[in-house]
Formats: sequence, C-alpha cells, structure tokens
Amino acid sequence: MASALATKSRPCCLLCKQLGLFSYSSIRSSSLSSKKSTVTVTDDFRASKPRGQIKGIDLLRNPALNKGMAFTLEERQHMGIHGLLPSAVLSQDIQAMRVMINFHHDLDRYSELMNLCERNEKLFYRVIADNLDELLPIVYTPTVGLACQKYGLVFKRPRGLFITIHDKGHIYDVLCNWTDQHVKAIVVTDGERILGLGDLGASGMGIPVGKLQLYTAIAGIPPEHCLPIMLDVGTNNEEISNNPLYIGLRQKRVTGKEYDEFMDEFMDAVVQRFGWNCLIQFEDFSSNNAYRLLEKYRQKYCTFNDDIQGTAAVVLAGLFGALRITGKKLHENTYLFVGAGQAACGIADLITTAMVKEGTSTEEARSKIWMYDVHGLIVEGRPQRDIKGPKASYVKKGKPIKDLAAVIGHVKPSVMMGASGVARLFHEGVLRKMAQINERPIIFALSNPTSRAECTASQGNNAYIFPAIALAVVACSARHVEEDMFFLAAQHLGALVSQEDLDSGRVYPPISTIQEVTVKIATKLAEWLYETKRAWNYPEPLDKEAFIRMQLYDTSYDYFGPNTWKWPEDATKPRNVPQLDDEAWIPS
Ligand SMILES: NC(=O)C1=CN([C@@H]2O[C@H](COP(=O)(O)OP(=O)(O)OC[C@H]3O[C@@H](n4cnc5c(N)ncnc54)[C@H](OP(=O)(O)O)[C@@H]3O)[C@@H](O)[C@H]2O)C=CC1
Ligand SMILES: CC(=O)C(=O)O
Ligand SMILES: [Mg+2]
Repeated sequence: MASALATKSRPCCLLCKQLGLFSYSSIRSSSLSSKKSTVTVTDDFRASKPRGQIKGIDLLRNPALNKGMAFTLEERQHMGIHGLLPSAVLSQDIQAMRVMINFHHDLDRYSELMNLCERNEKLFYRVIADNLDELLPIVYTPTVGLACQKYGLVFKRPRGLFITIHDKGHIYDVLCNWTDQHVKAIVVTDGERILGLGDLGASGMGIPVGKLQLYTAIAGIPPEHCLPIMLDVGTNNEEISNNPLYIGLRQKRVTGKEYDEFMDEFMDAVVQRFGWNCLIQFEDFSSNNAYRLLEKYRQKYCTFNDDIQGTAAVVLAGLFGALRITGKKLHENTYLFVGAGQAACGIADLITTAMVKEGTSTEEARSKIWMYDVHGLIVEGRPQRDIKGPKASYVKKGKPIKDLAAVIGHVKPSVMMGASGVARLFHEGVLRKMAQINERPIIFALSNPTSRAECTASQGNNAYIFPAIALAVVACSARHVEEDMFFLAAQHLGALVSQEDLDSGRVYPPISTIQEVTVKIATKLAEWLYETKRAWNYPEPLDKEAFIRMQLYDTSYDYFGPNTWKWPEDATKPRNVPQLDDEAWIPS
C-alpha cells in the first residue's frame, strides 16, 4: 500500500506541480485500486474499537481520526503507520491550502468535498469553516440540489441510514446497525419534496447529509452526534426510478395507513434507540405530510420541521431588518405570498404571531396576508375550490385573478414572498409593478435551488436558523422544540443585523459570520430554555454562552504520540516514611 501511494500519486495540474503538491484524487484512486488491500473498515468507523486501539492503516482510513500527512514522525512510529505516508510532515494549515488549490482545479466540487469528508473529517470541517462564503453553496443549496439529482453518480459510500418501507416491523433493528450510540440529532426525509425539485426518492439523501454537515460546520455539533436518515417508501418519479443508477426502491410511494404506521414506528424506534432527547429534524417532506406529521409529533417527541418553522423564522428575521429600512411596523404592511405551501404558510403563521405581539388581533393580522398558488389568487369564489389545509386561514373574499402582475395591482402588497419552486415567476413586469406601488418594495425569492428561484437575489435561507435551534436543543437537552423558540431566534437574528449590513442592502448578517451568529442565537435560546424550565441538562450553567462554546466541535487534530508528560522528580519517592530499620511502623 505504501508504495502504491508513493509511486502512483502525481500532481493534478501545473500549479500543483510547481508547488510540489499531489492530487488527492490520484492518491485515492490508486489506493482503491490496490488489489492487495485486505483491510476491512466497518461502516461504523467510530464505535468499532476504542480510539487507542485503532492503529495502522485503519487509522488512516478512519476519517474521524485521520490526520493524513499531519501525523508527526513520533506519531507515525507509535501508531504503526510509519512508511504508509510520504515522509513530509504537513501542518493542517498547509493541508487546508492544498485542498483549496485542488478544489479550484476540480470540476466536480461537491464530490471532491465529500471525498475529503470521508478521508479526513477534521480537515473537511476546517476547510468549510475557513471558506464559508465559497463552500456553503456547494455542500448545501444550490449545489446539493444538483448532487441529489445525480445521486446515483455521486454516491460512493453510505453516509447515514437508508430505512425502507420493507423494514417496517424492524426499524429499531436497522437503527441498531448504526453502532454509534451517542446520536443526538437526526435529519430525516422521505425524499418527496427535495428543494423545489420535487420527488427524488432515495436520491434526496443528499439533503439530510448536507443539513447535518451544516450542524457541524455552522453550529459546531460534533459529527459523531449526527445521523442522516432516508425513509425510502418508493418514488412516483418514473424518470429517476427507471434510471439504472437509481439507488432506491423502484416502486410507487406507499401512502395512507401503511405510511403512517411506518412513520409512527420510526419515531418510537428513535426514542428507544437514542433516547427521548434525540432531536429529529424533518426536512423536505411533501406539504400534506409535513404539516400533519408536525402536528402529530411536536408534543410527543423532540422534533421540528425546518421547511415550515425554520424558514418562517429566517424570513421573519429578514423582515425585521427590512422594516428598519422602510420604518414601518409588521402590521402596517400588506403581504402577498406567491406559493401557498408549507414554507409560505409557516412564514405567514409566524408573521401573524409577530403581528399579534405588536397588538393586532389574529383576524386583523390574517387579513393583511394574501396567498397565490398554482390556480391564482386564493379567494372564496374561485373555480378551483380545493382550498384545504393551512392556506385556508388566508382565503379572502374577492374576484379570482390568475395573472400575477394583475394580482399585485389588486392586492397592492408592500411585501412579496416567493415560495413556489417556480423559476422566474418574478419577471421584470412583476418587479416593475412592485416598484410602481412601493417606494421600497420588500421582495423575498426563497425557492431552491437557484434554478428554481423566483428571481435572482441573495437568498434568505433557513441555514441561519436550524443550526442554532439544534445547538440549543442538544446542548440543553430540551424535551421539545417550542414554537416560541422560532420567534425568539428570528428576533435575535434580526437584532444581529448591523446598520452597516442594512446600509449595504443586506437584511441578514454576512455568511462569513454565520458561526458566531449561530452561537449568539443558541445562547439566547439556552437562556430561555433554562428560564422556562425546559432545559434538562443539569446543573444549570451560570454563563450560557461559555456553556454553549464549551461544546463546540474542534477541528484541530488530536495528538497520537506516546504520552510525554513527566511527573516531578520526587513524586514517587517516599517522603517522611520511617526507615526500614525503624520498627515503629510495624503494626502491633
Ligand atoms: N430559502 C429557504 O430557506 C427555503 C426555501 N424553500 C423553497 O420554497 C419552495 C417551496 O417549498 P414548499 O413550500 O415546501 O413547497 P410546497 O410544495 O409545499 O408548496 C409549493 C407551493 O407553490 C405553489 N405553486 C406551484 N406552482 C405555482 C405557480 N406556477 N404559481 C404560483 N404558485 C405555484 C403550489 O400551489 P398548490 O398549493 O396549488 O400546489 C404550492 O402552494 C421550494 O423551492 C423550496 O426549496 C423551502 C424551505 C426553505
Ligand atoms: C432550504 C430548504 O430547506 C429548502 O429549500 O427546502
Ligand atoms: Mg428543506
């Protein structure tokens, strides 16, 4: 193996050659193609053995422990990996630089980053943390959308668990195959509404994986506490299920009673396996399942739905910022939602709550919110009367209008939100109409990925919220994720927008500060959880921010060499002990 690594690796480009750097991908492919390798690495690389016992090549193949060429000579000898690496010893700083140099020469950035995560987890998170502006859009939206569409190609080695409808009755057993018992947070999807891309079945696994990578990269929740789960109940998307590379069940989606029983069993099995305080984040379920499952489980389990609640909080925070520019209160605005699904209704409900906190009645608050869906403006008399579910709270009297620019002329919104998953709905005519009736129109184009956004703009994304919610819940051991937490998070995120941000037209803090922002929001949430007796991690820490910071994942490498601390010279020498010839010490 050593010679395979040393002889087959080669510079990936001229720049790397000049810098004397070697391509990771060539190293990887050469090591994978080595037929001699007899090393078996269990998928559960973390819990298979206690840390001290993982030695030799297993250590290099263990992403949670591997330091690559950063192992010192002493560590290499001590851990039995001497000779398995080229002789140079590189610092993590140099390794991080090398990743970025390779990265800029690699077309498939997503794959390159995922490969790094499998090779050396600490370096992966270090590189993400150092390059948030550039890399968040790769591991997360919009690129993760493309990765999901091509998951058959991207998929190399399982990250997380795939539980299928055929595992019904045995879900607990499947959860036990994940041998790390210290899971504190799960992101789960059934792949039915992946971003604005629709039903991607098991290929939607890229979303839980990406969201949990943000748990670590943004909120500092250690990766060993995170578990991505795909609940594969089939797919109705024939285009992907007919693709020979498709990784999931090739059958129509199971619905109704069987689906519900499967979900109930899953929730119970998680508690049985990982405890009542394991956080379960629902992600990218279809609208009809998302709302009813949230209502069903929110008081029974430690759970929330990011598309409904996380999105609501991030948009409310953005509105707080925008209203500091226009100088109006929430209830002094008229809102038009373009798209009336889970994201839109979640936002509308939280804005209603916020208006009520300003002193408006619920009825009056709702009267200021209009919705527009695939059939047009949501009004009582329209030909399509199927106005069911949460959008029913926002039905208005009036004439049905289909054309969006005409709707704007009729409703006269000061705020317009796009959550439709339909690209370029906010075309020039629509935006001009908004500008005609408002001096400073407020427009959020929320749909993902960018190819589905209603218009091009820098996007408000729930990534400003869900990592902070998760950090607070996990750190404090909260039993439930309360609705108040989303309002609080929105308020605090809004307050963290500086005048300088507003002056430069931003209603969120810059992405480069998202880790600090997350710690600050989580601290506020932790204070609230302890104040309201909803935190179960005792004793109560006095300084909540220090308590939160203490738990953050550290990307610096561990030391693997022999223990080198020394005891004081005389520590083991007898002191004030009688001499042997003094018989006084012998018990009578
Ligand atoms: N930025 C962020 O943080 C987030 C962004 N999103 C994005 O928001 C989008 C919507 O998500 P979600 O609410 O969960 O999806 P849903 O499927 O629940 O809702 C989509 C809504 O859009 C409506 N719609 C579809 N086509 C049109 C059209 N041509 N004109 C007007 N309305 C239309 C649908 O109408 P009907 O009800 O009649 O079917 C439905 O009300 C997705 O792209 C998602 O990625 C979601 C969460 C967070
Ligand atoms: C961001 C997100 O959660 C979504 O688009 O679904
Ligand atoms: Mg989502």
